[in-house]
Amino acid sequence: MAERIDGKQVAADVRAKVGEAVKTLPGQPTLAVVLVGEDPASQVYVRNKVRQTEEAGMRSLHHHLPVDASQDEVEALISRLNGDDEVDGILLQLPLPKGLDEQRAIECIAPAKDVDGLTEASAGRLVLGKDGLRPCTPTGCVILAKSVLGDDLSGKNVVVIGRSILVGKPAALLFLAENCTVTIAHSRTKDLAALCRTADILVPAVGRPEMVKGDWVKPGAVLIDVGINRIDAPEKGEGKTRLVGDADFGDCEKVAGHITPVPGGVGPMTIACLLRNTVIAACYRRGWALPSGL
Ligand SMILES: Nc1nc2c(c(=O)[nH]1)N[C@@H](CN(C=O)c1ccc(C(=O)N[C@@H](CCC(=O)O)C(=O)O)cc1)CN2
Repeated sequence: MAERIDGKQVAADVRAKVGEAVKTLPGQPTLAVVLVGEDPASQVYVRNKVRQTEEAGMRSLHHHLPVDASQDEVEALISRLNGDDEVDGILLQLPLPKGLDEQRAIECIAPAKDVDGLTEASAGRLVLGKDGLRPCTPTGCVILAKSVLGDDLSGKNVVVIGRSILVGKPAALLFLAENCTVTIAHSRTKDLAALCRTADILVPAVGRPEMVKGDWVKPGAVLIDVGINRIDAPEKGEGKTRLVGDADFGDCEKVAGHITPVPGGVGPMTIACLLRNTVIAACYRRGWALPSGL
């Protein structure tokens, strides 16, 4: 049976290191979180981001725009935060309400404050192998893999399933930067199961509940499941739901060496890595030395 990778614990360790790092800084980093609309899941994530930022000793500003906010209003708020010298990081919570252009809004974020690592400038720096702010969930995937394999991932075969801008593509580039041999699989990939069986580290990130089965997994592989899918759970009672990943946990844990659960795997790493990016952004921007051990 696979050993479970405790994402909650690894995330708590990252947050503790961030908290220690903050204490050594000459000033207090500030994260501005922008929420547009009333999406219930986004509201929970934003509340957690604000709370965990403050728990790590940083300042957080929460801006909430109504669901009918225009593109101009969203961009004007971001421009104001770009110009606010107190603000080190800007986080635009996704998804935006229908009708708003996410990529255009993200592009308004000053690259120096792009703690989500989603602007073209941040993506370009990642492709070029230059230092910079990296997307949070993919960074969390690498940290989780290292938590069980050690810091040296070189030579590992990694298969990332999914090519999204938020996770799939940056995850592939981050594992490549660790000298892994990376393949990105997607909806047109032929014989996906056979390809997945070549992976020492398998990273499904497609949003398809329990798609990856046990016989897709190489015995002993590390399975980092990015999917967070809510499905009906009639066994818990009428109208009840539960969260599952992109991997069929019960089936895959019989084959993998290590596996992340859902919930409690990759999810908590997203916010921990955001806090880490906020410290990094503050240090770059204000010319502070980057604390060691981050
Ligand atoms: N601007 C961004 N928007 C979104 C991102 C992001 O990285 N940047 N990622 C997701 C949402 N997200 C953070 O924003 C996020 C998702 C999930 C979790 C998490 O801890 N999940 C728990 C389960 C929670 C539950 O019960 O529903 C887990 O997996 O254990 C944290 C953050 C999309 N938007």
